[in-house]
Amino acid sequence: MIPQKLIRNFCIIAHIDHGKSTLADRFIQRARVVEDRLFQDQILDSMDIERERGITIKSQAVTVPFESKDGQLYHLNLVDTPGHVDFSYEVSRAISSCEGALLLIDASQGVEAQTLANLYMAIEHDLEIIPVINKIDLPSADVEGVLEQIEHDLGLPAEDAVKISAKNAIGIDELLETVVERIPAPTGDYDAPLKALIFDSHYNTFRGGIMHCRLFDGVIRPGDDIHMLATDRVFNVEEVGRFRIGFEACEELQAGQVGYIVAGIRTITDIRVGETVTHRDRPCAEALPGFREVKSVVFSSIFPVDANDYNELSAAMEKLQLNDASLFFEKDSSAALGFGFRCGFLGLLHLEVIQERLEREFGLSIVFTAPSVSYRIDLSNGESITVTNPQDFPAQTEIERTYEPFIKATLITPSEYVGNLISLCTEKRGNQLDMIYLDSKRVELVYEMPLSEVLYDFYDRLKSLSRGYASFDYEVIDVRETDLVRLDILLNGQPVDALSMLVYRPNAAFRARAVCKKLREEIPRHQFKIPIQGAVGSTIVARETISALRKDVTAKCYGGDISRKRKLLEKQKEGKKRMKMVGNVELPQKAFLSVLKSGGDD
Ligand SMILES: Nc1nc2c(ncn2[C@@H]2O[C@H](COP(=O)(O)OP(=O)(O)OP(=O)(O)O)[C@@H](O)[C@H]2O)c(=O)[nH]1
Repeated sequence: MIPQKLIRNFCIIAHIDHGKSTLADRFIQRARVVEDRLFQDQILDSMDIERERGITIKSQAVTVPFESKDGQLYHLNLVDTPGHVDFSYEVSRAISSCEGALLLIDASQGVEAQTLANLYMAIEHDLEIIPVINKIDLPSADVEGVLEQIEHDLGLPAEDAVKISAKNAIGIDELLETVVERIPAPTGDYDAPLKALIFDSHYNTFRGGIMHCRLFDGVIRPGDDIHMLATDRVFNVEEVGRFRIGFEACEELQAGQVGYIVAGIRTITDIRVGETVTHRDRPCAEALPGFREVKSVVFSSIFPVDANDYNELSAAMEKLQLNDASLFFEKDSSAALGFGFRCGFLGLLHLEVIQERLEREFGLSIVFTAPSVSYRIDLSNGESITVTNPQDFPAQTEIERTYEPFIKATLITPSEYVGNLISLCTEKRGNQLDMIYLDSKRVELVYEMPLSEVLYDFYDRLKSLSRGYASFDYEVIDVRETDLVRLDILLNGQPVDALSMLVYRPNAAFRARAVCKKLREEIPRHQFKIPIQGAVGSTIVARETISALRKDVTAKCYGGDISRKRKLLEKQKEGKKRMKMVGNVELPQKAFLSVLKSGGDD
């Protein structure tokens, strides 16, 4: 039994790229829980995409032992959290399982938009916050400046800040001592009825759904019958354990600890993140507060390129959902693309991540339709409906008013890029609420603007217009009246429902031109001429044409080398696997993606 005074539960929060995963690596190395020769960077980022993109998508928990100066052996449960705004929901869940947080700030970048957003979240949950200045080894590090920002922008005492270099392992021991000293030990009651919070889950092919829990009260052991309060289901516990690198079974989990529970849960939907677990025979009096419901902000449909893959796609979606409670989906069908799923995402990065995971982890070839936000539409018959799919958009004659979601966007930028960013926000129909000089070099801009405008290319352009220095965070605030139309795309005179999108009327022709141009670039030439048209109702607002071509890949192979010819034909067939036949036109998967990214700026 580990006394609670020797346990510390904390998370690492920060703006994207400020070094959370690197710091978690140092903690793990310092604790020697992994042999040096087996160690690899970003050890907690287990998904390939996380490693390649260098971003954390899912929070990961791990326990590291630490022997403090006082001679005691502490058990530090640390959770590495994602930094990108799309995944702030993961951060809020991680925070609920901890007593403290390390707020990491890059010494050369200073306080950024998500530093503030994450700080507010930690304060809301009453966490003890330790400000940590990272990357002090960089020549461009401005430790004094960041100390000032900690006082001035964050309202935290600068003398509390710990200065480290996660990369070069400077200040790591001092930081761990600070964690032990400053972060309160958990104070659960061992003898009280079991009360555990599910803060995450994952799926294992052999063991089923596995819950990641924080125990607030009581003790749980294999063999116990547990009751899930929200879903009202009972399961028998097969195994409990702690997070090491991987999983380590143990005899029991006690109040104050973080660990996993395996209970033969086969149906994915039986595990609900935010749910309270208690004992069947001795239940706790009330459920833990849980989490706010995740709200999808971006919607898009997914279709398999090959209609025969529908069942595989369906199974893959269910598995992904268990690892990613924020993914929403339901069945959908399209005249052009057949059966698929309508999905809700937290943002565009989330959408891209799901797409990549379906392709890599499940080997599926899929297409996504243009993303959309959720619109409210008042109909002339007095009804009010919510539309997230362009196909459900009513006829103009039935529409009384349309509304779209607005966000409050906070941008922090070095002052020399303010002009660029103001033009960008204005172009995106933004309305400036505030402009604050944080110090002589940095400006905070606050805008309200339609969510649909930040969906396409806002983030990329923000980064390129500020040479990567500006940061951005947003929250959805309300819905406002707008003027919405459905833009249809016609290939060879046939509307392709999967390419339709809902757009702000004054931008319709502009968007249509951008999309038609992109499609012309992406669709290969066929043996016939293909007109590409953009239409609003019966009015054609844009047009491009792909001229005819007879494509014979074997033409180059004069002479009689049949095996070479066959190889080329095979190659052509491979390429076709990533094509979707729409009517008599072959649409490459890339074409759907390019539509998705054509914000209309070029
Ligand atoms: N020079 C220097 N570079 C560092 C230090 N810590 C992290 N980095 C680098 O900063 C980059 C981002 O580090 P990560 O640990 O991936 O950042 P993160 O905050 O986990 O990023 P997300 O998970 O995507 O939010 C990597 O290239 C690291 O090598 C440091 O102390 N000094």
